[in-house]
Amino acid sequence: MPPLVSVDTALARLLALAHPVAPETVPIRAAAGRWAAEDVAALRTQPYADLSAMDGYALRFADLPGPFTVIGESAAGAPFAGTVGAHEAVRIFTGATMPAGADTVLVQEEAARDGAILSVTGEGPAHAGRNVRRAGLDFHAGDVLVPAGARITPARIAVAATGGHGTLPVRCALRVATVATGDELVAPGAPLPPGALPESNGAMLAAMLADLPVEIVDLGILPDRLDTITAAFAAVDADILVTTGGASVGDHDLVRPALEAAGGVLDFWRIALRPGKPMLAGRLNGAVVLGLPGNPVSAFVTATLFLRPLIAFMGGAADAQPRRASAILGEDLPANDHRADYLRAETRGGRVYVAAIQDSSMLRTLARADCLVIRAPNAPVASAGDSVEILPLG
Ligand SMILES: Nc1nc2c(c(=O)[nH]1)N[C@H]1C(S)=C(S)[C@@H](COP(=O)(O)OP(=O)(O)OC[C@H]3O[C@@H](n4cnc5c(N)ncnc54)[C@H](O)[C@@H]3O)O[C@H]1N2
Ligand code: MOO
Repeated sequence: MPPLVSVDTALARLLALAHPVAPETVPIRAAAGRWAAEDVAALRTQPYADLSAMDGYALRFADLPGPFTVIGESAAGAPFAGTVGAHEAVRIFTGATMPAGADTVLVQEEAARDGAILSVTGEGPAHAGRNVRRAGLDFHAGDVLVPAGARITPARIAVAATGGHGTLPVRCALRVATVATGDELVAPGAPLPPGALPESNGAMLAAMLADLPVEIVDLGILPDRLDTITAAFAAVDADILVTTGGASVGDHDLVRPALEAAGGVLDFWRIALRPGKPMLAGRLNGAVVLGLPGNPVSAFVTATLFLRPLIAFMGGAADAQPRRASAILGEDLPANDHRADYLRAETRGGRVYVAAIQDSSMLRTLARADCLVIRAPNAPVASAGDSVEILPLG
C-alpha cells in the first residue's frame, strides 16, 4: 500500500496534473464568477474631469464669503460652456463637470438665492476644492483595474464597466463530469428497496459548485461493476471527472482499477487526512480525475480541500487555495495522530465547539457545522481559549 500523502503535497500534485483552460472574451454581464485571463486596464480616466460631489454652486474659493452672481448651470451630461470669473457662480448638480475658473462647490443647504444673486447662509466650504472630485480620483487610463487571475466579482464588473469595457477576457467555464458509484445507491426521493441508500453526494457536489463557472455533466449512479465503470470512464468528455465512492480497499472499490482499465493514469492515492483518506487523483482522456471517498462527509471535506481549488486553478485563479481563518476554541482538544483532521464545529458565543462524534457518515453534524476546525498532523493538545485554524463553511 502506498504511504499516505500529506494534504499540501496532494494539492500540489493535483494542480500539477492540471492547467488553466483556454481564455475567451465574453460580454461583461456574462463574466461574473469567472477569473480574468489577463490584466484589465482602464480605457478611460474616472472621473474624466473635475466633477461636483454635491448639488450647489461652483465658485472661486478666493471670492468667499461673496455675494455672487449666478451666470449659468452645469448638470451631469450638460456642462456649462463659459468660465467663472470673480464673484460669479454656476448652479451645479452632483456628477456635473466643474466649470472653468471655479475650484469649489458651496452646498445649496448653505446658500440663499434672490434671482441671480447668491449669498452664503451657513459656514460655507472649509477649503478650496471642497465638494469637488478631481479628475482621475478613482483611476487613470491605463491603470490595472482587475489583475489577471482575479475573480470577476460584482465590484470588479462595475469598475471594468466604468473603465470602458463592454466585454472581458476570462477563462472558459469548465466541464465537470460527476458520477456516484455503489450498488446500494438510488436517486434521492426514489423508492428504496431493502439495503438501499439515497444517493446524496451528487446533489451535494452540484450545490458545492453552484457558485463556480462550471457546467456539470451528471453521469448518475454506476453499479459496482468494473466493466460498467470502465466503459463510463472511457467515454468521459470533460475537464474534470469527479467520482464518489469505490475509492477504498474493499472488493467493491473499483474506481482505481477502472481508471487504469480505461487507459487513465493514477498519480496518487490515500492522503494523511481524516475524513478523506482514500482520495485518489490521476488523468484520463485529457481530464483530471478526482476520486473522492464515498462517505458523504469525506466527500464534502475532500471536495472543499481539493475539488474547489482544482476548479479555481483550472479556471485561471491566481490564488486557488481554500480560504482559512482563525477562531477561538470553546473546549479542549486532544493531541492528534499522523493524519490531519478537519473537524465539524459550530460557533456559539464567539467560540467554536467540535461535534462529539466525527464519524464520516454523519451528515447532521455536517449540516449543523459552520466551520471545520483544522488539526495538523501530530498537533499537540489544544485548550479552550486557544486560537485554531478553521475553514469557514458556506
Ligand atoms: N479496510 C479498510 N476499510 C476502509 C478504509 C480502509 O482504509 N481500510 N477506509 C475507510 C475510509 S477512511 C473511508 S472514507 C471509506 C470510503 O471508501 P469508499 O470511497 O470506497 O466508499 P464506499 O465504500 O463506496 O462508500 C462508503 C460509504 O459511503 C456511502 N456512499 C457511497 N457513495 C455515496 C453517495 N453517492 N451518496 C451517499 N452515500 C454514499 C456508502 O453507502 C458507504 O456507506 O472506506 C473506509 N473503509
Ligand atoms: O477518511 Mo474516511 O473519510 O476517515 O471515513
